[in-house]
Amino acid sequence: MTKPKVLISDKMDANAARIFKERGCDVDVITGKTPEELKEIIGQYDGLAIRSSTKVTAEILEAATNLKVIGRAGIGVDNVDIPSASARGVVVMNTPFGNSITTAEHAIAMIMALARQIPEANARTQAGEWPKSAFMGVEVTGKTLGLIGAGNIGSIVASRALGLKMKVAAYDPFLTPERAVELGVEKVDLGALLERADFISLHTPLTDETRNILSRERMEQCKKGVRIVNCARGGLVDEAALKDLLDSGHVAGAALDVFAKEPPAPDHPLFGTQNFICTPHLGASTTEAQVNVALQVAEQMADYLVNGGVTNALNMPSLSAEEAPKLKPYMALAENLGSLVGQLAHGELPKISIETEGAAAQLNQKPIVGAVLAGLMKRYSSSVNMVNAPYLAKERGMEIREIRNDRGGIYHTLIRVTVETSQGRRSVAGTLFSNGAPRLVEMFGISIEADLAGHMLYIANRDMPGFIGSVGQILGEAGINIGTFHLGRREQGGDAILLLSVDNKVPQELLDKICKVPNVQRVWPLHF
Ligand SMILES: NC(=O)C1=CN([C@@H]2O[C@H](COP(=O)(O)OP(=O)(O)OC[C@H]3O[C@@H](n4cnc5c(N)ncnc54)[C@H](O)[C@@H]3O)[C@@H](O)[C@H]2O)C=CC1
Ligand SMILES: O=C(O)CCC(=O)C(=O)O
Repeated sequence: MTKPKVLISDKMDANAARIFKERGCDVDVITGKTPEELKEIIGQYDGLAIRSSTKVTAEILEAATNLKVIGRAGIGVDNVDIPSASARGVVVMNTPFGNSITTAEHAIAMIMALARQIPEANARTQAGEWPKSAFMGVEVTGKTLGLIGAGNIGSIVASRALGLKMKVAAYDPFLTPERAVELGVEKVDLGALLERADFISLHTPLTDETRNILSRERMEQCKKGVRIVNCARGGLVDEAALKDLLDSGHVAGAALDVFAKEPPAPDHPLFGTQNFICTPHLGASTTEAQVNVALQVAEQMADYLVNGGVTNALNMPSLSAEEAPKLKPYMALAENLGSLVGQLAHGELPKISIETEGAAAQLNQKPIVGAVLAGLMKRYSSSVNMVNAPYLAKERGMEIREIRNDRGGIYHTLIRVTVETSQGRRSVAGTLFSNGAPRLVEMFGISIEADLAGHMLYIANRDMPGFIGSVGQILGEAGINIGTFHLGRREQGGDAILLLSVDNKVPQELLDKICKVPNVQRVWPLHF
């Protein structure tokens, strides 16, 4: 098997490359490429590991014909076009915890730097001044910190701020009252936070709801003398308004690690403003955090490329490295069943139900459902996989039902796929042997046992003597070797089916010839 190939395209701790190699991937570290240069080389890679410099646009993804996974060594994935990646079946992963402590500590450092005006005092002292009377700081003890966003980083900031004897008020629509109590913070609405906070620290992603969350109007509602810290994402604070409010003294200090446009223009209006400090997106830049995210991203990506494990994906359900080997044979069975109904059903398939029984019902259902859809959607596009199949199904307005039957039937484990077609419901079911080999066991209500592999022929007929001989003769005369032969019938003389595996693709003229055999109702070539 050829090794998966990974490109690390941003500056990343060397542990990432080491882990990729140890886990069976080939890895190239090529940083600083322009988008055009990246487009030229990206086609060779199965994985792309990035931080924030590489912009993975729809155009880059179009050229990334082999790409299976993008790993962000960090949290924010605003530099990845996730909808385009999903549409192309590329998993996007991040490392949601590796740099949270570091970033929270940066926010606390910014709070302290603002409270004591350390950067300016440092600069003037080193410039030969002794400006002792020019600086009068404030204590943080007893002051209120208003947190906008109390997720991973916000909650670490809260714990550190409480250690500094600050009071913490948090605005986060997804913060439960129980979690607020656990964190020791007061859950407030945004209006109350603005009115009460002496310091405000932002810790939300940039979304349509959070863009400009500190707008001019909201900053004007703040207490006079408020100090604002943003170590989350540029665009959360109105930078032009911040400049005016710092100039007027309404805002006593502001510290930005992130800007709406990065890097900001050298003549950014905030530069040189009194009581304004900034860092060049350094929130995650500590040795510890960079080792954490590099190790984690490489482990996650290698896990996916080598074993199929999915951790911290933003466009696909998780699948632990422990679950992945257990689910692998089920996913192969599920994909084959999806593919079988997809190949046999006519017209659109508005409804699909995926039913699991026995051992299969105890497993994580999402990958099984994803695999059925991947098999089914191959009827529309050959580049479908588990990542983009659910999106494509949604796009086509398909209704998907999942049914779990914990009680087993005659099989210890079973997956049944049923679709609604213009001719009625069509259902197929399969099981796994104890060695993990998948087996079709039922087709359209008729019991049949078959492997689904390679070129096959499906024939629906009336159960009559002589029919098998006629089919065998037609194929034999054309030099087509039959590999396996599986029969099923509803009742003697009733509806019957025949599934043949053949060594070569059966040409259309032979299919037409078989169709003319007495009692044959339908002949259909299949491929798995
Ligand atoms: N400066 C830097 O170098 C770094 C920046 N970050 C950024 O920090 C931000 C926060 O990261 P995490 O805490 O890990 O994310 P998280 O997802 O754990 O927390 C975000 C919180 O924001 C809340 N939220 C969402 N919409 C909101 C709204 N409209 N109003 C108030 N709260 C809202 C969510 O409920 C969630 O609790 C992200 O944007 C991330 O990209 C992360 C690491 C480094
Ligand atoms: O990789 C970096 O330096 C930026 C980190 C960051 O912004 C994030 O993880 O969201």
